[in-house]
Amino acid sequence: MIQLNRVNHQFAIGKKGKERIVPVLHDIDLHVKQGEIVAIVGRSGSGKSTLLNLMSGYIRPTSGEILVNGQNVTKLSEGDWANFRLSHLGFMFQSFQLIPSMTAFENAELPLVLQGVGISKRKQRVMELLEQVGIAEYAGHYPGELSGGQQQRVSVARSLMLDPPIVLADEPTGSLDSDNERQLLALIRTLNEERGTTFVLITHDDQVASTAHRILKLKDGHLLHAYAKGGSLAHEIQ
Ligand SMILES: Nc1ncnc2c1ncn2[C@@H]1O[C@H](COP(=O)(O)OP(=O)(O)OP(=O)(O)O)[C@@H](O)[C@H]1O
Repeated sequence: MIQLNRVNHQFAIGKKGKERIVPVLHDIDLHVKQGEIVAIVGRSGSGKSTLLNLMSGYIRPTSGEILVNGQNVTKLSEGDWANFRLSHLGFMFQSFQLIPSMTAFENAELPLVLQGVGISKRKQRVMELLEQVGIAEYAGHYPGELSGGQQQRVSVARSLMLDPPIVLADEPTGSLDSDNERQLLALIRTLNEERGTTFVLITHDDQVASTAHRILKLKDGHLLHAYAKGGSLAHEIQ
């Protein structure tokens, strides 16, 4: 479903002509199968977000290729990538990326508007998902009137709106209290079991990692090893 073949990535930082090259990911080979929940763990700065950004097409690898659903996305133009993303990928980000001038309902509704879905279907689907993430009563609130955890749930609802076959998540429970974290992890498991949704989750949280079928560890930009659910995460992460 997602395949990375010998992917390398480096950033060039500093002024033009005086750039410093910072290698971040080294020869990453990875195959995420359809219906898998994969957690990516590793220290701060090890390259987790960069790896997720590559899978999402927000950045392109310096070398290597990335296939999503059989499509070599490294070769897509910006516009084609945007369309591909809309129909294949859902995102849960650390920052919620909500539009401040739109209500929770309108923010969550956006992907449906972009897809040209009619108003009555939109209303039904948005309320269904806002219910599922436990935030329906705040539908009319603006992001500035919501707590961090509530904003995160709106962003989760938005990411699931088009029922994407793959969800990429960067610290999806980062702003949630333990009750809401449990609720979101249960939703992830349900979507995975009932719809076969594939998840790639970046996390520092043992609870989130234990939801995964497979845990991958990044160390200094190298994918060290994968270990199956049940492996002692606390022991493995130094
Ligand atoms: N746009 C960028 N330009 C230059 N360097 C970057 C850029 N984005 C990330 N880096 C560098 O790449 C390295 C990996 O960053 P990345 O955000 O992928 O790490 P991470 O494992 O997700 O960290 P964290 O757990 O703190 O979010 C870091 O050294 C970071 O400074």
